[in-house]
Amino acid sequence: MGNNCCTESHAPDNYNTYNSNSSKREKNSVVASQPGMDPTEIYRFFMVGMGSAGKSTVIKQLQKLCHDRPNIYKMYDEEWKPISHEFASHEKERYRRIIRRNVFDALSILEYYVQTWSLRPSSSSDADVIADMAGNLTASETKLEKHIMHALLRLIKDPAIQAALNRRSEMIGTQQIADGTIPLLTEEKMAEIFSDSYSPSENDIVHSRSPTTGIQDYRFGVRGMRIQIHDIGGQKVERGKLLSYITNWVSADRSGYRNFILYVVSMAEYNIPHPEHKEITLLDESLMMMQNILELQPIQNCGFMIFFNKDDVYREKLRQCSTMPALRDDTLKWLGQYMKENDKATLRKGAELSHDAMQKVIAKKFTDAIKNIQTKRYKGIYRKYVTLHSVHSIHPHKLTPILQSFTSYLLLKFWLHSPRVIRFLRYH
Ligand SMILES: Nc1nc2c(ncn2[C@@H]2O[C@H](COP(=O)(O)OP(=O)(O)OP(=O)(O)O)[C@@H](O)[C@H]2O)c(=O)[nH]1
Ligand SMILES: [Mg+2]
Repeated sequence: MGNNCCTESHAPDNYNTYNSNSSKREKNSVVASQPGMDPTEIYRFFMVGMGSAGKSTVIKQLQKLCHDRPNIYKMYDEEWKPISHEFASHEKERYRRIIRRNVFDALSILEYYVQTWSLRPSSSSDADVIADMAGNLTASETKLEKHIMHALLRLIKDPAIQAALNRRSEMIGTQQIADGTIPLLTEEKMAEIFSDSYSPSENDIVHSRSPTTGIQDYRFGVRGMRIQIHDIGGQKVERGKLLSYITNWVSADRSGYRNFILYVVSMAEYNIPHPEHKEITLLDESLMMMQNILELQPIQNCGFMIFFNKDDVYREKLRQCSTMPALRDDTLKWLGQYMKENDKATLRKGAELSHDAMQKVIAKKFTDAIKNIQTKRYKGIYRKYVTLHSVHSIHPHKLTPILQSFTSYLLLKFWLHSPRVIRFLRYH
């Protein structure tokens, strides 16, 4: 493919665009190709899914691995020359603003639920201070006045805010806290984030949330394999561009490319009602989007992989079912038809569910939908449904049948050759 066939660098969050911004990043002094890297073969992924599914997080986790294990993971520019994994100071500065904004947004949402659910008897002056600040954050991004800092730290300890936080599985629509922001909402972490000297760690950057615009091109080397990932923005406004992105991406195919559509699904959305169509959930919408992609003629020669993401949030929701009857009813309502009778009985009793069985429930929902796809495929869909949890524990021998298809062979190679690639998919 031409290196920049479908790369757009106009994106506001083009801090992610290592290709187009590679000149801004400090180049690694080592420019030679990695030993063992086959210069003709590139594993190419078109990564797509609904907004907030966790696509860019996959990229950030890979970048973190490049930082933590530079002997195994490398980052490359558009000419496949190694580039530094370190974030330049202007990028750190940008992430600092994003992370602070994430925390402010989360506090505003929590305060909204405190009011909506009448969790606080009277209005809090700390909340008022924060509300004033939220609209004026730009001015205070670098330095926060002491009284605001104290108000922030008092607010996060406020029992009403904590009560709202504990009920986050009931939050819906635009009033939801980004999953990655939750670990930042502690007094200690917030004191760090809003201190003058705060410089985001790689971990903080992985957790930060900034929706992707357009299509971003990343290149990695993992144990000598070349991996190119195009990360596509999944917000509603972005999805209109999908067809043209996919068509361009496919038409840029050339000899030596191994092409995959990597479809990322957030399992956490299994019970979140669609904001416009209350009769379906966001997971249903994701499933429909996947079906639409699978019907597209241009991708019928690409391998198709599905990553079920946000397993930790899914697990936590299922755990909460034992104490939250409404969540229990929701789970039965949205997943009941895919659950075994004994699991439904377990859920109704409020007893603990087998997480493994519940992962299969989501996988079944998607398998059933795939069975209805009419368009003829020339490459397999990767049917060994992968949850970020279980992939790690798949025994190589269990994958033997997967060798039957070319796509699966590539997957097997991808995973067995570089098992740590799988580890990055776990969220921590
Ligand atoms: N708890 C948890 N949070 C996750 C996981 N994966 C991603 N997140 C968080 O979910 C939020 C959204 O993740 P992104 O990677 O920005 O989502 P995206 O799919 O790139 O979204 P768009 O760019 O809007 O298409 C961020 O706050 C992430 O930190 C996960 O497995 N578990
Ligand atoms: Mg993104």
